[in-house]
Amino acid sequence: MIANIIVDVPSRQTDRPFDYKVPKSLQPWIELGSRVGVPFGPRVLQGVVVGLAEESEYDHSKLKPIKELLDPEPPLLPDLIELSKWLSEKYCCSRIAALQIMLPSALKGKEVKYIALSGAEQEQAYANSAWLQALRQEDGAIKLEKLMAMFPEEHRSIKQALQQGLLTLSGKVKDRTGIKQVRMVLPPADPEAAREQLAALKKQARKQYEVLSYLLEHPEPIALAQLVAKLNTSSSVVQGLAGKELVRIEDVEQKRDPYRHRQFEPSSPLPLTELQRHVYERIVKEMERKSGQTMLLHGVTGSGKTEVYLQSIAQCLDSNRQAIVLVPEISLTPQMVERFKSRFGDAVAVMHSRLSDGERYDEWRKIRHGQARVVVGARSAIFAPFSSIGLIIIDEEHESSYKQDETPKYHARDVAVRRAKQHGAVVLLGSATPSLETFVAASRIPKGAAEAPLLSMPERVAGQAMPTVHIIDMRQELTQGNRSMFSSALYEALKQRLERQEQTVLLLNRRGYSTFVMCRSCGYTASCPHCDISLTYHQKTRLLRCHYCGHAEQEPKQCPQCESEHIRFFGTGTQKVEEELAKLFPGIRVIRMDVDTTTEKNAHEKLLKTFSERKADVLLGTQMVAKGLDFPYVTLVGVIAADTTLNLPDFRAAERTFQLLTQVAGRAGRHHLQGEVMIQTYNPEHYAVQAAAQHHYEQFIQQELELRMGMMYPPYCRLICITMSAERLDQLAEVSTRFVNELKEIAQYEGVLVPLQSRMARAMEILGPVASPLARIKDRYRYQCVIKYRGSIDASTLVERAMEPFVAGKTSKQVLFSVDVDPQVIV
Ligand SMILES: Nc1ncnc2c1ncn2[C@@H]1O[C@H](COP(=O)(O)OP(=O)(O)OP(=O)(O)O)[C@@H](O)[C@H]1O
Ligand SMILES: [Zn+2]
Ligand SMILES: [Zn+2]
Repeated sequence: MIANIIVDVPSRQTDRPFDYKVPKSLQPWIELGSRVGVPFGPRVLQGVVVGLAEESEYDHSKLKPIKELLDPEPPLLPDLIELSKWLSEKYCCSRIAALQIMLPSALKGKEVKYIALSGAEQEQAYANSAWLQALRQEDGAIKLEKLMAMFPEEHRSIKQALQQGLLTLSGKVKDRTGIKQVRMVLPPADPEAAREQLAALKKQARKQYEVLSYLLEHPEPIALAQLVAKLNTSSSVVQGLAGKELVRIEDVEQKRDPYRHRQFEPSSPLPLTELQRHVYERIVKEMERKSGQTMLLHGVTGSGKTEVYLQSIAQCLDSNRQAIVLVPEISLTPQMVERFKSRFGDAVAVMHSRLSDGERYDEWRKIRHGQARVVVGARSAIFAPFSSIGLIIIDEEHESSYKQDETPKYHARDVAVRRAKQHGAVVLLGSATPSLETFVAASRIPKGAAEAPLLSMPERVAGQAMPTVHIIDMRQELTQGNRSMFSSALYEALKQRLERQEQTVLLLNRRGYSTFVMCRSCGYTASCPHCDISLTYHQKTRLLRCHYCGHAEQEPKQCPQCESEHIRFFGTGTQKVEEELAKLFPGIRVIRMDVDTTTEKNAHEKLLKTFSERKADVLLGTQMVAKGLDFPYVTLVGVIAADTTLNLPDFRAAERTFQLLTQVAGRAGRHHLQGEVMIQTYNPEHYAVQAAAQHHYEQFIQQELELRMGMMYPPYCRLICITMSAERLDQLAEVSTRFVNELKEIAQYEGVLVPLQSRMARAMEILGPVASPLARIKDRYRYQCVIKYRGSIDASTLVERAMEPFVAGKTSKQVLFSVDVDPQVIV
């Protein structure tokens, strides 16, 4: 038997399957998706089996055998193996990179596996097996590798016993994932008795007194290390108390189910509203057809999309299929997780980046072994090893975080569509503000269907009104002499909320790396004459640049539109806003939520909990506060400056702004209290701001589509961005020019190098090379080439072909290529 194996070498020349012999003893174990160790040159490397065959085209005698099996059960299923091929072709990445993202990181390290007896009765069936005797002698557990070496003839029966559950497999990954013990301090069992000792301690042992009084005040178990740090004391002090039997110290196993300590109130399905029912029925019908269809659920904020998800999932599970739910990382809040856990209990696995490798590995195993049938997770959960998927839900489908910005630069939505086709599953994309691409695609009626796969819920569940939105013209504030970042209207509104003890969400809209130039008097922003996107200010050179076409101009000293000198670079921090709030409203309780305050584990959770308990008046933050939150006492939402995203040098800037404003506005007045929203802006007439204020998605989309058509941007074409980087600028300039010429030649030869404005079905334009907006990173200069194309062109393959001489040739070590297919932002 021959196995085709992708070996873990990060090089393009070796990016293909290699043939290896499968030794007889390993034959029962090797399947598609098995992870193995194979000799490669002088080393033994990890590899993944992507094919099995009887024969090899190569000389049999020269083939090397597989050296070892790394997991007795293949961690990857055949559909994922196939998907990895598609992924590497579509996103121009190596096959091994595509396979690696599908594996939990715990498996990337080398794992030692133990086989153990499970204690099941049926061992009788194997009573005469030598391996059973051996296991009994060795206290019931033997290293897998050792057991296999001991009984080379009995692999089939060992495997069978494993599948029948008579044997279990315990994986112990070195370092990170071993069981964690934590030393805990338990508060006094008899607080009354302890209290009596306090007075005595106060005189004799001041430090013990402090610890004991703290524990009496906070009678919850606490980690010893944490207690010591908190009270600035030492562990011997605590041990002293334990010696007097006033407290107890115990080693407690740290549980790795991150939610095991939480109780989830079971919830039952709500009776659906008429809109919800209609949508639900169409989803169920589509699931029954096993069509692999993608559907869009366009529902305004608070329209009850989540309840539709929950009931559709229940239906999916009833028909014995599994479901994947993707939510953006930052909205994977406890609130969100709770809704799924409450409905489906232990059938839910949760995957997000704040889990440790060990925790994630445990969740992954629950999925792989069928204990979990629903996974709720961030982007990479799309690769959950389920065998029969019925439904894939992507909530807030417009979120750019579904695109991974490292290689492989995949978009979870496109992977979902592909995976759904493999399984005949339904993809349900949900959003109050669908991306243009999705909306346009979902508006088309598929061949043979009667309706477009567009489902809409235009009203809130209980018919609550959408919040009233006021647009505040910050230019007028300036002329009236208000230089504060709060307009008088927002100030008054905030004051009112404080008096009424209602809550406010404040959004400081800050995204992206770059600054832009704006006139504070008239709102003018510098934009490119050729591209209709704003120019990026480069501090070093003091130039304004367009990173799509390379246009550059001098930094302005006065506004070209109104000649004011109040023209400057924009940017305010959350910290500054917080200080200003404290000045304006002494005593105001503010929770600041941004990257600085949420790095610690569970910080996000704690901050939101405090806010939900109404222990704060204002939740101030970046994009994090815009999504998914559902707090009944929030009646005011303020946006400090809508313009920050509006002026990013990105053709999606208007779309992003519209989405963000709509989402954050949706946080106000979701329950019995009416909500109000204040958007401060220097561009009050901008169509994105106007449409968001009127909750008018269609109006926005019509205008935006016209603009995209005019400039030829998605959804009227697709993009690929190729970034080249090198330490030497002259070399970079030379190689990138040769590459672009090569690419043009190939496109010309294929007959697709045609202007997009033409009427041809297939067209492709190649722009650049120009300096990237981030022109130098880590001492490497960066150039880029952007491809725009439409029609049935396999552009990824053309790019691969053009790159080939450069990634294998003599400059391949100096000039590095990075390809981003369907980029979300171009950096
Ligand atoms: N059929 C129903 N009957 C009663 N209440 C419902 C029903 N469906 C949903 N709700 C409630 O309505 C509220 C809003 O629903 P949900 O959070 O699902 O909306 P959403 O569309 O996901 O909103 P967003 O996009 O703003 O996050 C929730 O408190 C939810 O429990
Ligand atoms: Zn001006
Ligand atoms: Zn330009």
